[in-house]
Amino acid sequence: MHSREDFRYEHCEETACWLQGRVRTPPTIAIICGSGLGLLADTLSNPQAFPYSEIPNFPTSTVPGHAGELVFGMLRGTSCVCMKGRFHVYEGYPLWKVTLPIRVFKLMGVKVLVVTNAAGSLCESYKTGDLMIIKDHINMPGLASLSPLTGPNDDRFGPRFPSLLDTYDNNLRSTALDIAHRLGHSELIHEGVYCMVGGPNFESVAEAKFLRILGADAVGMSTAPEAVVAKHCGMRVFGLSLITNCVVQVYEVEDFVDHNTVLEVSKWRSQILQDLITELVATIKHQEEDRQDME
Ligand SMILES: O=P(O)(O)O[C@H]1O[C@H](CO)[C@@H](O)[C@H]1O
Ligand SMILES: Nc1nc2[nH]cnc2c(=O)[nH]1
Repeated sequence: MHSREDFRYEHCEETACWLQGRVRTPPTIAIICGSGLGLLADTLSNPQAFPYSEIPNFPTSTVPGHAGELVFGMLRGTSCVCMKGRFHVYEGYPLWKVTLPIRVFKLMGVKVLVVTNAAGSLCESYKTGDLMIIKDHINMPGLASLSPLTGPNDDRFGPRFPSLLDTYDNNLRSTALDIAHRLGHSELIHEGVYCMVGGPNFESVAEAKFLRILGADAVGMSTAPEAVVAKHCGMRVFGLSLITNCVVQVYEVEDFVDHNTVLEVSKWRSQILQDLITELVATIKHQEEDRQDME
């Protein structure tokens, strides 16, 4: 089990202060770009990019398709930060480090986390290239006590025993669904359950069948820890999976997936994902303004 001995609130504070001293406009929305989905960050106007290797306490990206840059900028009039590349447990990072950026964003004033990922479909009706709005998750490592919240709790972030009900904000999900229909993507949009596994291997046939029986619609190696940490510290979360492959659930099939296929499909569908997120960000801006007026 990973220890959180090295983790302290002060590390996040130090990183947030370092960034705050350099960033022109503090972000209100953070976007995590999944495998091959970094092009989203290139749509920010007036960008300021920081390689992860320059940011104090940040891990570095080791996976192809994860550039390893934090990009700040404006998207439809909203100040955003994009993680062009995320961290995964299979890279060897402890979960508190995988999720450290989320807490840094919280300290910088971020209210909403948008997580994207590439995932394999377990659901018969999903096709390669479809999109799945995440309505809930199964955090396999979390169920086995590998949670980013394992270890001493710091109440400045959130409670010891957080509820995960409505982690994937109901309002954001229905807004995104409306946007997808409006943009003409009714055929490829779904809502479903994302299952996080540790990876880095893809699923065996028996594992795939098992995950399907558990109620998972798509499977990947990320996202759940990020969503848990965001919910713990009071952020609203929106999650979107790009279905890059259909997970094989029968024997004697040659149709295996590899990371290059995942990246190719991500590139192919990147524009649709960008359009949806951009429209969503514009709507969130109005929602957050209304919330502030009510406070
Ligand atoms: O979840 P993201 O980072 O999009 O990446 C997905 O794609 C990789 C496998 O091809 C794994 O890292 C899996 O989690
Ligand atoms: N675990 C897992 N992660 C993925 N990421 C993209 N496709 C897949 C998949 O089929 N399985």
